[in-house]
Amino acid sequence: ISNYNAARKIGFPIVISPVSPMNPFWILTYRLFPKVLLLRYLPFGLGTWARCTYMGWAFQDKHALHDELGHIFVIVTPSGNEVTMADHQAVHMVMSRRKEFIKPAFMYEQLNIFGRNLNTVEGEDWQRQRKLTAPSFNEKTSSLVWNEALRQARDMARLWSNQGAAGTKDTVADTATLALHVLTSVGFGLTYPFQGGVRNISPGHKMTYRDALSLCLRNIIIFTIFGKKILSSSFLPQKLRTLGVATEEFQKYMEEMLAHERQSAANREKGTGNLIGALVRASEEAQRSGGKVDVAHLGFSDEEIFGNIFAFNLAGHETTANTLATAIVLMAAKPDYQKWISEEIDECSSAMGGPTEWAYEEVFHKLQRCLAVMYETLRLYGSIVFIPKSTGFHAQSVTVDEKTHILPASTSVTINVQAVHTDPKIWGPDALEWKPNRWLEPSNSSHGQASSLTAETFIEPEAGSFIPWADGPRACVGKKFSQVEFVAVLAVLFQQYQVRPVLKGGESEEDGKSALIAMANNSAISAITLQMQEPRSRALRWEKWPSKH
Ligand code: HEM
Repeated sequence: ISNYNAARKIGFPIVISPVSPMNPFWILTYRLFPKVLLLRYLPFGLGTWARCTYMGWAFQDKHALHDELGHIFVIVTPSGNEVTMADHQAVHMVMSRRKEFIKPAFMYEQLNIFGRNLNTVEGEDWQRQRKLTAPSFNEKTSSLVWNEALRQARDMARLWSNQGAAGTKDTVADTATLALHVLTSVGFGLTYPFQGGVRNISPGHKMTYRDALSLCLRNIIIFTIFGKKILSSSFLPQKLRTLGVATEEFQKYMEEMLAHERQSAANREKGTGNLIGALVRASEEAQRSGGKVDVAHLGFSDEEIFGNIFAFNLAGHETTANTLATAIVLMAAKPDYQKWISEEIDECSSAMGGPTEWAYEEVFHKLQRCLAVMYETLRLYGSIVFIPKSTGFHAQSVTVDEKTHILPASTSVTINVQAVHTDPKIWGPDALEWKPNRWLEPSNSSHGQASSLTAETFIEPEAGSFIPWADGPRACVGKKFSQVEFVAVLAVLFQQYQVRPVLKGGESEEDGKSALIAMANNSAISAITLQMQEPRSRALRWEKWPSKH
């Protein structure tokens, strides 16, 4: 009752719920009681809570509940109030005010598996870590991402096209491998062939760096529940003990690489440009300039370097891989967009040869249509569907439609990314349709342009209305990294190949396409990101473009 009274004072519409969407017990168990969710059909809005308290509800509901209740509403629960926001101006305001709307620490602590990192810290700690890490994501990094993504994609394309008419069901698994290999190469300087080939285990190790990292990433939920220390116990089942070995191995690789990078920094050798080297150098430089009054001069502890390397992998792996996989499935369902991007890719190819010869600086910015495919996929199938914030120890105000609302101290705020991305007032009546070409418009100053493609301009959405990488000071540090990787992969795939659904007995081409859209729509939050739930239910067939080659 006291939470209800507090919510009424805030002045937004209210949904009363017996359970908080953030309640860990509810998060772990609601799937066991699927019938509870049917309560949503109770009359007089009595069951509305069952519609908006389970993980991933925002992806199912899109903007619908906000259409009914308003751009912002409060879920009142016994443990606290949850302000759910889809008003793009308020969203922009919240994400810009980093010091007032902070990350809820309890949700992030479990991600400090190898050390505190940029993703999990707040306040001065965050300021220092951001100052030290942000320069590592520079144009040199983008160029490394580009080259490795081209290399991996070429091999992936070959593998897929070799499957012939049977096609491949491994789109999700293979894009995950590709994204992992880009991260191991750019993060650590270790390159792996896309498929098979040499996978040498370094002397003194029991696993490759890649396998150790991959196991840690795939089992992130186990870490967050049990912590990593318990995994070394000998009474655990084999699977968990293997995970324990992976954890130790990943730690050992990072320690060795850190020692190596320190040594080469001490010898004043030129860095290779990988992320761990960049972190070591940024930290040492900051410590050398210790006289300046600046929190960043403290540099990083070893644990923080390990924490950040893991955080980059965690934050950059599933997010980019799932976006790629979903985009490919949707491209197969809507082949007109394959032709659309291939016009752009061909224009680059005729000027600069095949994609594997392309230099990042010359080509990336020309592939706007490929980037539009990424934007549109993230708009509707963005891997992060909500962004949690808290008002911390102080009350905070938000102004909506020129009216100021006061959110008391410790109020949770959930930015409903999916609802913002599907708001018909922003995106129009076709907001729910996947239409990559909505991102480009003919430029007014097209006179004298070399081609119609270079005359297209990318649309800049209003602040707060497109937030897949978040917004404001805490926006994703790997945004460009993911864009470069995505565009490189799409360019390689669609330069030579087109993709089609493999049809099941008696199915028409249209049925096959609809089944692919249904597969993409059947997504839910698996661990921490949105993923297709049955990615192997349909196969994709890759074949060369008939007219071009
Ligand atoms: C399509 C791909 C990606 C998406 C959609 C994405 C999305 C996001 C979002 C929404 C946040 C804010 C999270 C929050 O406030 O809790 C974030 C933060 C972050 N991302 Fe990404 N990300 C992507 C790729 C990457 C990549 C490739 C890397 C690194 C290699 C990366 C590293 C990070 C880090 C370190 C943060 C924390 C930044 C800070 O708090 O200052 N992300 N990302």
